Amino acid sequence: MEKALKVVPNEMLEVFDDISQTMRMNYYPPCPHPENVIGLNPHSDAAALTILLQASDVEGLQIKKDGQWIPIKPLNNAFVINVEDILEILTNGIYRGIEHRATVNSKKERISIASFHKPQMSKVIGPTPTLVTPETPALFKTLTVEDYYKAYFSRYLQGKSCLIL
Ligand SMILES: O=C(O)CCC(=O)C(=O)O
Ligand SMILES: [Fe+2]
Repeated sequence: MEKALKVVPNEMLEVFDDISQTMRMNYYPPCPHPENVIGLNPHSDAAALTILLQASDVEGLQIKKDGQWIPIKPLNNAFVINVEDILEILTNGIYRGIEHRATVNSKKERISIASFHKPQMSKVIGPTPTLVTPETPALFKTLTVEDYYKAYFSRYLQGKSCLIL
């Protein structure tokens, strides 16, 4: 990614020394009226990259593209890799964190396992200096991962969550 964006070597990579990984398992029970409920509200993850396993052969994950919700069909033995908000912040908006949500099924339960990859709490994240120019000013705040998390978890899970300036 640094090469593709012509960023000074290690400027972004340095943030990922000693990367941390957390995991969430999601269980969505069947619901007789799936049109009236949502399994997981629209959001983008507080991570750099999310690796997601759709563990059941049941559709549920959807991503927002051009204002439309697009279903992501589960594939056997395949992970979904999502660029998320910390990469959006570091690349000053060039790589976009994907907004996604999960729906429920009327008959079948669904399980997914998400693993979130992110820098350590003490690291400072913000638009990487090479990508901030007079033509492309910083779009996001620079702050510690800890403060970023405090802001993320102090708001209702609804839509994109990047910290715009
Ligand atoms: O269940 C899914 O496919 C999505 C899970 C998810 O977005 C999350 O755990 O952050
Ligand atoms: Fe998510």
